[in-house]
Amino acid sequence: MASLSSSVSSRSYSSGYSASFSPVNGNRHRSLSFLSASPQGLNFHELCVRFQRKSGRRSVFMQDGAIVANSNQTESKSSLKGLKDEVLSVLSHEAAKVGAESDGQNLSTVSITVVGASGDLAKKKIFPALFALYYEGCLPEHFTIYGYSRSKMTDVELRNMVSKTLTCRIDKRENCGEKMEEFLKRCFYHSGQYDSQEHFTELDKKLKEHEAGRISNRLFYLSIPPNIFVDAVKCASTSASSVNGWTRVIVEKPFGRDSETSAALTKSLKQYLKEDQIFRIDHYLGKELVENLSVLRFSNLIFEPLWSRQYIRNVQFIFSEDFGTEGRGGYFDNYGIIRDIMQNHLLQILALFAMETPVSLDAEDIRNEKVKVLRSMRPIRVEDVVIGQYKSHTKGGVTNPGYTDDKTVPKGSLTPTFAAAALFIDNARWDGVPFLMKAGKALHTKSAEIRVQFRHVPGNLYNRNTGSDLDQATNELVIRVQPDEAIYLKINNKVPGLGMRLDRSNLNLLYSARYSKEIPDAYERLLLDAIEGERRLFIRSDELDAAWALFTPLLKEIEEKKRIPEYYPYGSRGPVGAHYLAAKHKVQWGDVSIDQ
Ligand SMILES: NC(=O)C1=CN([C@@H]2O[C@H](COP(=O)(O)OP(=O)(O)OC[C@H]3O[C@@H](n4cnc5c(N)ncnc54)[C@H](OP(=O)(O)O)[C@@H]3O)[C@@H](O)[C@H]2O)C=CC1
Ligand SMILES: O=C1O[C@H](COP(=O)(O)O)[C@@H](O)[C@H](O)[C@H]1O
Repeated sequence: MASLSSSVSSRSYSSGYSASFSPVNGNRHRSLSFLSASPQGLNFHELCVRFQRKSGRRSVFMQDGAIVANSNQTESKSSLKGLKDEVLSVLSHEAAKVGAESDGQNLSTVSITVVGASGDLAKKKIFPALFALYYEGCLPEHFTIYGYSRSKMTDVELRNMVSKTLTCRIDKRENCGEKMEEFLKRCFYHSGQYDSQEHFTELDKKLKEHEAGRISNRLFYLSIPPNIFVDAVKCASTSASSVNGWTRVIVEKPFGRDSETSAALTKSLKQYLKEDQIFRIDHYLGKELVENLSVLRFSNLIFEPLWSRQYIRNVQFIFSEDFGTEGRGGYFDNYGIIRDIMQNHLLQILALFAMETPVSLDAEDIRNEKVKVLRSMRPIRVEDVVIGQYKSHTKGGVTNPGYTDDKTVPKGSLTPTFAAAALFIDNARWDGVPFLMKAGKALHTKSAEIRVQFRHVPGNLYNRNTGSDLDQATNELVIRVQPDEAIYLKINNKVPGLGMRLDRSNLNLLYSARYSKEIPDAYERLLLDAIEGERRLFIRSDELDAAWALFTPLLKEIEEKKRIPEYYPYGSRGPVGAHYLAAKHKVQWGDVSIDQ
């Protein structure tokens, strides 16, 4: 092994850069790094992503401006050499392709139209994500961004509006102001109705001017209320589609209210678009720790063997927000927390968590496995669900309004702002394991996490030393999606000293301590994927059907029977019923234990 540290090899690629390859981590040689790469205009990030996708190895990544490969086969010199050769060969091939494509790129362009540009989501998430991609050099050389909505605005007014929400990365502020100026110059606005062919034809004309005869690729982001999705898709596809490149449409949730309306929406969209043009977004799939779930499971030997009913007692998916529906009450009242969070975000995470190993990292292979999980789920029993609604609460002289105090919410509304549910997957791996979900607004904290509680140690020699509550002494793996992203494992440990006392401590991977890079927002990843045609993190129509098939009967029953929610004070931990539900399934919520 030691000799490898001196064996630095170098290779010139046909597309014109050279890369050095050497071990960088001292004697353990766990990492190999391309140290002196000179990219000559090639985008290293893109090369890396291509390598990961092609080889299925997520162990090759960017670090400190270099491409780094973490080898998990460090035992022998030959395996390191094998890894080196693989990386060099694939990168060489990909670099040549990128070179060829970048020649072609001069002939092609991407036009991104944000439909509903005057709205909350566009301002808060979409434009900032597009800027971050621009800053990172991830957008193609030729691109144009158009805002489209009914509000009257000039290009300059759109730029002023957008500029207020653009931010620089904490770790990358260099030239940020200049980059913002450059970015804003690429943003334009067109005012139009969502159901007007004429107005979309005008947009098409403007897009063509910017495209200047290049091959045009067009991405429409529908950031509008769902009742106008189909009108907008119809007009965009018939009057503003690309004639010589691709046309893709990102659709925001909600995708219907139940199985019937969702199927009707899919049918209507498919009148104008093929399935592979539809990118149904669930922004939780773009969150860093959700992406990491598969890495954690499938690239660590220590987890996958434990990932079943044999060792896992229960799994919890917990979402909480410390604010109410203020400002979005009109939308929310028509949906409620089950549709807003559980049927999509939490269920998607559950599917990723519970799926079998996919054949590859290809989008269809992953989505095939997710859909199998969803179709194996047991119908949810209404008695396995608790619903709640927040009421006004005064603390320290500050009064927070109740849900129905919002003027946009109908008086006497029974819409749940909180729900907890016990779900089961009737397959060989998960038979009998409760998957608990809990989601609520106006709670005491804002967080999203996955908690995996393992079984008790059989015949535990240390039972006497761990206290009477066995649940408190079992291992728990926590994946904190937000805030303060972290993965930690609660283990039992001997308290140092002459006695024999155990406590529970955390093996803790806190992202902010381990990685200096700012974590990209979910919308950045998803927008980049849509531009690149990568569908892995978007919802396929059969996944959507299966998700609705699971929740529709429950929602119908709750709504038809006008079930009264359990009221909880704004800023509290939610209804006590959630604890009874968990107890019924012999579970304690992990987020309420003393050593969370
Ligand atoms: N905001 C958020 O945090 C999230 C939003 N979403 C989804 O994203 C989409 C956009 O959300 P958001 O930006 O909050 O929505 P908004 O309510 O802000 O609507 C976006 C734009 O659509 C136009 N619009 C609004 N209501 C109507 C109407 N009744 N008829 C025609 N046009 C209308 C308005 O533009 P103009 O009047 O200028 O035409 C508005 O600026 C929705 O589908 C939402 O469910 C999903 C997750 C989170
Ligand atoms: O989709 C939605 O998500 C947000 C929460 O997203 P986050 O990324 O801030 O955690 C939620 O507030 C909203 O009600 C819902 O529609």
